[in-house]
Amino acid sequence: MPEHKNSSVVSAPGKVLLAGGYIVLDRDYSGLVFGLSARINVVSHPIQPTQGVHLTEIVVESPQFDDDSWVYGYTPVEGHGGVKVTQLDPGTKPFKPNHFVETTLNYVLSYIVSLPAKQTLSSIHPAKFTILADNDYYSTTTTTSPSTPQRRFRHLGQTISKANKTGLGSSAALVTSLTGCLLSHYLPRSLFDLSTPSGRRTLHNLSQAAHCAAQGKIGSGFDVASAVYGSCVYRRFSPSLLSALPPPGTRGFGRAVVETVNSPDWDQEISKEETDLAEGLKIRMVDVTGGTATVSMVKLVNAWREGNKAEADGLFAELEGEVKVLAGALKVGDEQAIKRAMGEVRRLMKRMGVESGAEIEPDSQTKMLDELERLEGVVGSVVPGAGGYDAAALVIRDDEGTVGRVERFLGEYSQREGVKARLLDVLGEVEGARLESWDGGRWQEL
Ligand SMILES: Nc1ncnc2c1ncn2[C@@H]1O[C@H](COP(=O)(O)OP(=O)(O)O)[C@@H](O)[C@H]1O
Ligand SMILES: C[C@@](O)(CCOP(=O)(O)OP(=O)(O)O)CC(=O)O
Repeated sequence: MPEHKNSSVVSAPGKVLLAGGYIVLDRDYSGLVFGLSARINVVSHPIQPTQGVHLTEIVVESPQFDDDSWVYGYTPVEGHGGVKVTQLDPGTKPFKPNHFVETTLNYVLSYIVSLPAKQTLSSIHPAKFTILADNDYYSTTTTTSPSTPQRRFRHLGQTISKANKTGLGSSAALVTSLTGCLLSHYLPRSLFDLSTPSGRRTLHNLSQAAHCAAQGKIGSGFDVASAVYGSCVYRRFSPSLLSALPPPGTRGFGRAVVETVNSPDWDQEISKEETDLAEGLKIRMVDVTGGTATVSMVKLVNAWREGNKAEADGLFAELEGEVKVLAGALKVGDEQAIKRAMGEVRRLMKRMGVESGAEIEPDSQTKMLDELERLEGVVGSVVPGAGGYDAAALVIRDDEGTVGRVERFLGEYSQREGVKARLLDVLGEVEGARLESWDGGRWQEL
């Protein structure tokens, strides 16, 4: 991958919602989210005519996967419609869409060409965007011998749809880093600068709009918020902000994207001052495979809440209280307070699950977390996000002894219980999306 003067590299972190699952869907309550050291990086390169590529093409590639590149043509849409991309058949490989990439291109290119600052279609030139995801986003089935050095961005040997995700929020990190890279690549610094509050606000609002459209639903947006801002106590934006957008490719779409993204009505609250992780502690993730996947847990919780308003609101309020307490305790490193708050989060999430019928902290997870919490150096544990069977988040002391004890326990537990539970390398992290520099070939390994 040759270095190019006009290249930009933007990265965004994965996420872990330590406390506040379900309640964070309601603007009355907030959740505590940390970024993760596993990042998705997007590198841009202008395409040189000598490469023989057609002049209105944008190529997005994800070289860690098979069938990993998507080629788009782009055309202007009349009536302030912005730009519509169309995937072109590469001819040589199976034709596979990537809905998240395509939707992001439609939103971001339309935003760029519809800005009032006289940007026109001519500001969009052919370019290639390379996606590089840190290894912890996916579990691998192939084993490498200990003597083989692990590549920074491992090749997965399969298509994206077949890859086993570890639940770190790949789509939010992808949409955010691709949005940041497209904006940095095509706009002058005077119109987009990721290092400024207004640049981050544009990145946040535009990424939320594109991610919701690609997902086909408006979630709480905590994953995109942490991809942009890193760790924070998050109160969601009002979903009505995104309800009036026409679909890409129609008249008025480009103008509506600019009006929506630049609107002063965005009301999310991102409180970064409340969150940090004290020296001596680490947030670590456990990936559990072999359990059953649970669907529609949000529907079950909503139905329970509707039928049991007073009880549910009491539980939601208690949980939000613990969100604040936990944030404060992690910041100052008060182990006793962290232990107590995480214990309360577990108790309340378990109760929400039992009452609603959603398997938020299933009994198998209760067993694993109880045993983990008995290990020396494990301060607390929770089922992160929506909960379920597939993950756990730990706050542990930052020493090799503790990591060794947790790894040995997970190995023994996996054999005993017939599951595959392993400690991921990823660490909780405070920083959000950032512009990376070309530092000595870091991006040239693939
Ligand atoms: N490394 C990547 N390269 C290209 N597309 C990706 C990558 N990671 C994620 N995506 C996109 O995000 C989708 C996964 O989204 P989703 O199922 O919501 O997972 P998650 O829970 O990890 O966000 C993929 O189907 C693909 O469209
Ligand atoms: C239920 C939720 O509040 C939290 C879900 O958190 P997860 O971290 O479990 O999310 P996914 O990785 O997207 O499945 C839904 C929301 O806030 O959107």
